[in-house]
Amino acid sequence: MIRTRIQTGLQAAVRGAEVSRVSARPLAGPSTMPLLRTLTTKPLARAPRAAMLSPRMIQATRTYAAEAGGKFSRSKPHFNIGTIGHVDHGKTTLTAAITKHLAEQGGGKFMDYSQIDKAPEEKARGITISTAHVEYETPTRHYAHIDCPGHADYIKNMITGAAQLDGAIIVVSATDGQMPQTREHLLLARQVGIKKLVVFINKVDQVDDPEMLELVEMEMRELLGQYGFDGEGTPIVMGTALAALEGRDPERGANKIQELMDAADTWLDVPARDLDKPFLMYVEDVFSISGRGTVCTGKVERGTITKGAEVEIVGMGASIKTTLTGIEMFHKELERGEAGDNMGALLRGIKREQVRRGQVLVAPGSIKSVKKFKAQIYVLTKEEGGRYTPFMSNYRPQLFIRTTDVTVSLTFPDGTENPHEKLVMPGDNIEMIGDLVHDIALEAGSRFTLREGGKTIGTGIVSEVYE
Ligand SMILES: Nc1nc2c(ncn2[C@@H]2O[C@H](COP(=O)(O)OP(=O)(O)OP(=O)(O)O)[C@@H](O)[C@H]2O)c(=O)[nH]1
Ligand SMILES: [Mg+2]
Repeated sequence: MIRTRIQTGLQAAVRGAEVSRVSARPLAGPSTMPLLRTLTTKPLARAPRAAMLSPRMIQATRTYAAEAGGKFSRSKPHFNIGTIGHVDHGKTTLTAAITKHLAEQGGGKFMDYSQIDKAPEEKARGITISTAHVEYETPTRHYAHIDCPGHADYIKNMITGAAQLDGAIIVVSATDGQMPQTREHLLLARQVGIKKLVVFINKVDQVDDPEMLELVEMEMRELLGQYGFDGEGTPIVMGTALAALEGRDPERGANKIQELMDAADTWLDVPARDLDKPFLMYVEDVFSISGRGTVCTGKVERGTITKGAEVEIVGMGASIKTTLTGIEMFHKELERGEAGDNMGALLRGIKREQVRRGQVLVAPGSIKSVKKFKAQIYVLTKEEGGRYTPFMSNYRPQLFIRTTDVTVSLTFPDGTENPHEKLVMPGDNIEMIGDLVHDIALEAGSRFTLREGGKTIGTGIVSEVYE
């Protein structure tokens, strides 16, 4: 039994969407299916957790595909970067200028402004996002670069994780200094877990007064600090993206692009890859095998595990430590499981009733089970398949995460003015407090989907967990 299940899972992973039909049963009930259907891109169209992972996988697939073309080598660490900042400050011009500058050094292909700006529309969880995917490399890294055409696309992109950023270049025009979207994107970057940024103060050709530039820099350092970034240490480069793109004024053009990329290479840290993170497996199914004990199956989201290791069952009222006495995959007993595997875990001294779908099996102490959290939420518009009407405090949709769903009550954080009259409109990006009817394993960075009456109404990312 366990073997069949695991195998079905594996075949599903291999054969992709086709198998979602074959799969023994929809893993989280029929209500998740429309959600999944919106994610037409191949891998694993079968469970809410797949919906959580898919965009990243899409991104990864795209990256590998580009590499398969022979251009980029796997030998360099990969980094997902993006340009963020206020409208018209020069994000797209800078993106084009970077590709031009690096292409001249053999680090990728030059993409001109129009190629980047006419970004294709993509569907991620029923939300249309336009993003340009640009690639280039420096001597030490391979970069995938995201530039969005509009403010709304940045918001969706960052919250849904359709293209997850490991770090970003915040572009600010020397003529305006920081503007509302400069601040909004900084806040968002923080909320979605970006730890470090580099700053490009653009359009210096339009400002004659050096004191003015100093002021913009000072204000940016202060602002970075306000949003929890390292205001002092963050590299700030001043230049003109347009000059670099047009191949003139190298002092303030090309040289500054070089300086910016050097800063990105050294200041922005490559995040730990999934294999290096603490072990976490979603529990999908539980079996009891006579003579052996209880086995739970599921997908390993991150980390590695070896037979004999201590593990903890977390979520839905549980926090049970036990020992992993066996790992099964492909009809075989294995010594080790790792991120990406669908495995069966044999647990010592655990009764069948003690483990349930929706819980997680983790490295002890690596994640907490909580009922209350803070999150950044994007509410879908009716055109995106979301609600037609606003909602208020105490709204109670269903929260889908990994292999489970649970009712959540949404309220506004302390300090919100008139919390009982405040409306959340479709299309809003908002910070809210969630109270779950029962606890589940959550941490900063956990992504989830909100659904109501069979349709997706929002998507979010946890920024803080309470208890
Ligand atoms: N003078 C000058 N103009 C610049 C510079 N960089 C960009 N621009 C101009 O500023 C305008 C906006 O540049 P974009 O690159 O489209 O700005 P953006 O941030 O991508 O704008 P949105 O995508 O609409 O938010 C364009 O007309 C650019 O040519 C620069 O260094 N100097
Ligand atoms: Mg642009």
